Amino acid sequence: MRMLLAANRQSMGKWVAKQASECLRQAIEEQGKASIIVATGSSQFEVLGALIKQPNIDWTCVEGFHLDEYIGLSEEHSASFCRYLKERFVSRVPLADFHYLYGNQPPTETIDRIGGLLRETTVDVALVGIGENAHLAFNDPPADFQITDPYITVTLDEACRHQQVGEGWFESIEDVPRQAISMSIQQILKAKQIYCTVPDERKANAVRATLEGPIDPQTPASILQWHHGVHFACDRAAASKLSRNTLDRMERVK
Ligand SMILES: O=P(O)(O)OC[C@H]1O[C@](O)(CO)[C@@H](O)[C@@H]1O
Repeated sequence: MRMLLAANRQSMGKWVAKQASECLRQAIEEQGKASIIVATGSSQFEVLGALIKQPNIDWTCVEGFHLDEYIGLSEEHSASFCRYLKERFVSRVPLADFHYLYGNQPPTETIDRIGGLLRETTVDVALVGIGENAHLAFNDPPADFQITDPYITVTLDEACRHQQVGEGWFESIEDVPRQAISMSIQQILKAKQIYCTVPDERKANAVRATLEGPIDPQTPASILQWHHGVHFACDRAAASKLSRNTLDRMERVK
């Protein structure tokens, strides 16, 4: 795993977007097409903002997959991940296709359909973030590292639901759905390159556990230590609880 320490959110977003676009370009050159998994949340604001401005990507050769979505939430809701992805990514670039997990459609049908497509796809790039509880997509602790289905339905833990209110996506805890569709850990790990972007002091404990702790289902993102194509980027605030030893091993992004 490559670890990066960025001066701020903007430089981190730009760095991730540049690297990810380079992977997409290379995949298109070698295979004639590329695929990308796209996450949502505040961690992806700067990444997607910079990605849609990257030059020389033939987006008509790129297929996108949705990482996770609340069950029962329609696209009209301001916290809908479908809505977020449409506004910030899919409507901004001429993709070959984007496979949404629609929250207001029957989850089993959605999982079977999009999961079926994913089984036949080699994913070039995955953009992910981590939660305050170190969740990866919506795989809250204790995460199941063994499930091989591309997508699963999960019950969100209370800490995770409260964090969504804290981040301002929902007005109250009653508004936060209890279930979600999440890409499985095994499926995320199948991506050739994984860019994990983690800004904010709220994530400092999760970052320390992820990078310095053991690989453990209680820290779902710790599984990223195992993957050679992971680029784990955080800003100074998110890195504020890391040891000197870890900080010394991180590459700097200005
Ligand atoms: O971007 P945030 O808000 O820090 O959330 C991190 C991760 O959590 C999820 O939003 C799920 O809550 C992922 O899609 C995202 O990558």
